[in-house]
Amino acid sequence: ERHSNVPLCDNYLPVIGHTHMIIGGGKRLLQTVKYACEETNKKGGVAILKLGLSNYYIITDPEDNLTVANGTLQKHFVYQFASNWLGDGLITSSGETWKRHRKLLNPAFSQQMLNIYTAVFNRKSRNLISAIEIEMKSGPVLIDTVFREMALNTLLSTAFGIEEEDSDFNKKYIHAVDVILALLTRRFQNPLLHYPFFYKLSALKKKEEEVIETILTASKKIIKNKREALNKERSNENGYATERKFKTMLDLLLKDSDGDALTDEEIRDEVDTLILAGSDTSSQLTLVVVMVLGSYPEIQDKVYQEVASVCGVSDTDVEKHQHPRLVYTEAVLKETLRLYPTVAVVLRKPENEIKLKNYTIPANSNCVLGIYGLNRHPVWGPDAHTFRPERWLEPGGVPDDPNAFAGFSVGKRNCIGKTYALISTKIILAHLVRRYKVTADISKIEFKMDVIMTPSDNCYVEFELRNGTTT
Ligand code: HEM
Repeated sequence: ERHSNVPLCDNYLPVIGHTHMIIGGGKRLLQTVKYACEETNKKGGVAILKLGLSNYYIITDPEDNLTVANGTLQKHFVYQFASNWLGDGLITSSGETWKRHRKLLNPAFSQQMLNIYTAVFNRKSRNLISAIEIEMKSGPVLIDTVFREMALNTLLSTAFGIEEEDSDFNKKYIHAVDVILALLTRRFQNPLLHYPFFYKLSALKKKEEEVIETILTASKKIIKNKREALNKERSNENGYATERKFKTMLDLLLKDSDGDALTDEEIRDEVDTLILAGSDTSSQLTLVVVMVLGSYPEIQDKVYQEVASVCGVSDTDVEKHQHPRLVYTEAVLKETLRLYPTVAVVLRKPENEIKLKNYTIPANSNCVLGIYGLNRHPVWGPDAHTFRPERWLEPGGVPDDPNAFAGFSVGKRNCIGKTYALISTKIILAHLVRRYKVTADISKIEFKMDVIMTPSDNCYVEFELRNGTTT
């Protein structure tokens, strides 16, 4: 039902609305998201996309977007499609559960912890270089696999203290996550499958059960090992638990669970959530930014010049006092995330009506925080669609409203791992550009949306040693 005068996106058909536009694969869905966001920008920042019998309110106006983000912490029902996998983890949960878990995990992202993780980021970046060194012997490198394994290893180390790198496990896990993200997206694209009754009868459900089994077995193993290690540590200390300096995210969760606050199931939900939220998103950003550097040699050169002057040209660690000075590199990362947002939309379901600048959104509506459109909203100026990292460093180069950039979402439920992601990616880039010149062509790459926005084509990059010799 339309309760307001919010404009409809064009290309609306009688009865089915825009449903025809979301049917198909992940490429089709992303095209529709882009279309809906661009339409919304044209129509002033709020518009309706009609899917099945439901109105989806797309919000790309920065101020209204923040109002919705903070006015409704309740996630949309589509997040429940992932409940067999992520349960009540931080991404999918709402209400008191979300509040409690967020509070519990916050200390894992403090400045002190990020400083500790810096050593891991450096170590894993060196491992990445070794992996590339092997791959580049046979020509351009398919970076998707190496970057994803690296991000998973980094997350496993910082979040769970797991140091051994088990490539078979990684590949299996990464594949399972790909399959399930695609399944969730296909379910969203078929309004009939939104109903559990029809979904249970579908082939998607069967496939979902198979892959979830793989994922849950892995996360249970991670928790079991960590518990055993903690118990061992305690018995070594004659039963007195001492505060260790290096606490992983899992330590924080397990510590709380000893006070009976978190059940085993809740811990497992967070483990799976952190792996998804922390490694897949970070690896996509690294992948796209390396494709960008390979496509714009002058930008790559500026990144190299900055890294060389701040960190030196030799293969030393990027120190905690150095990465904050990589301001141009950070501008390149933000500009990449602005134009290629890993998370292109976020969905919410407000329990109460929400008053925007010009409209009122009814209670229980479907709200879409249109990150893709917001990041290209007219407040970004006439060159909103142009890749220009310099804008981040120029006075008045970016909109005054900090919420006009939503690469990590906005408001109270924004990304908890935002600074983690920026620091780790800056450190990877510093190691990469000191060693290699990269060549790629991002204009040839098409993207898709299987929950997260990722290249749908293989991403090949040519790596050439900076001293002129190719190994
Ligand atoms: C480039 C990398 C990243 C991007 C683009 C990104 C983006 C986002 C976005 C857009 C959201 C909001 C999702 C929603 O409301 O549905 C989010 C939430 C979240 N992110 Fe990230 N993220 C990144 C890296 C990370 C990392 C490294 C971690 C952890 C190690 C992390 C953990 C989380 C968690 C737990 C949430 C849920 C927060 C909540 O609802 O309270 N993210 N992220």
